Amino acid sequence: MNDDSKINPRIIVALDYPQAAPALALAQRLEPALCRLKVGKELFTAAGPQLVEQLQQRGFEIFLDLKFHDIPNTTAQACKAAAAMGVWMVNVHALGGKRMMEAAREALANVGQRPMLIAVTVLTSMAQEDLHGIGINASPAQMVPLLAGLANDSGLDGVVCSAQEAFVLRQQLGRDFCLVTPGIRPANASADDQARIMTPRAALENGANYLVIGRPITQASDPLLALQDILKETGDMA
Ligand SMILES: O=C(O)c1cc(=O)[nH]c(=O)n1[C@@H]1O[C@H](COP(=O)(O)O)[C@@H](O)[C@H]1O
Repeated sequence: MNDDSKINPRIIVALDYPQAAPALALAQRLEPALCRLKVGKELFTAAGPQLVEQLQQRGFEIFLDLKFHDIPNTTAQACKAAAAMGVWMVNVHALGGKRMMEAAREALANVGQRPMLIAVTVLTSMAQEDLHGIGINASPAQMVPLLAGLANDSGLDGVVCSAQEAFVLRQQLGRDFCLVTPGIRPANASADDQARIMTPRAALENGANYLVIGRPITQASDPLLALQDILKETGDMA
């Protein structure tokens, strides 16, 4: 493994479990030097801040993925509460608009240990027809740069997008803008409910900073081995 990946693991394992026990059991098999962990809506709703703390005590940095999308004040206070938990990254939904994203950023401005603040653009499970279904007559390739530009203008650190859009966003927003890409699937893996997918190596080649990976690791018969195989594919492990 190179030094960068030791300090800054690029894989974020999505702990999508219904309760704390299996999440802690998986964390036990993984290592903080190899990956970060994501706690999302299912696990956080079931297990709450206590679970986040338990994972942090095991040395893992946490992406709290609750995709806050509410009026500016509520979203800002929710981000503050997330920061108080000492998480590494937190997200809001860009569809909440510029005023909401600015309020979130301002709420974190004076926080001691400020988490990275990013915005979800178009969910990686959505294809063009899903956007049409909610009255948006644009493709993900058109919507994502628009929402990412709005997140950038609002002073956010980056966005969640599909790796399929990462190349364009990197050109548009420069090298310091953080691109976090779910919808990652090793070659031949099932897409499950994801629509806009890419392999780990292609995602990084396209300019992604961090890869969010759930089921290809969590549902593997040997999750550590599955993670190590991905780290070898990305060149983060010899
Ligand atoms: O914000 C996210 O993390 C997210 C955004 C998005 O557009 N798509 C997406 O899949 N995710 C999350 O990334 C994870 C992907 O999991 P797998 O499809 O199992 O790899 C899930 O926990 C999703 O909630």
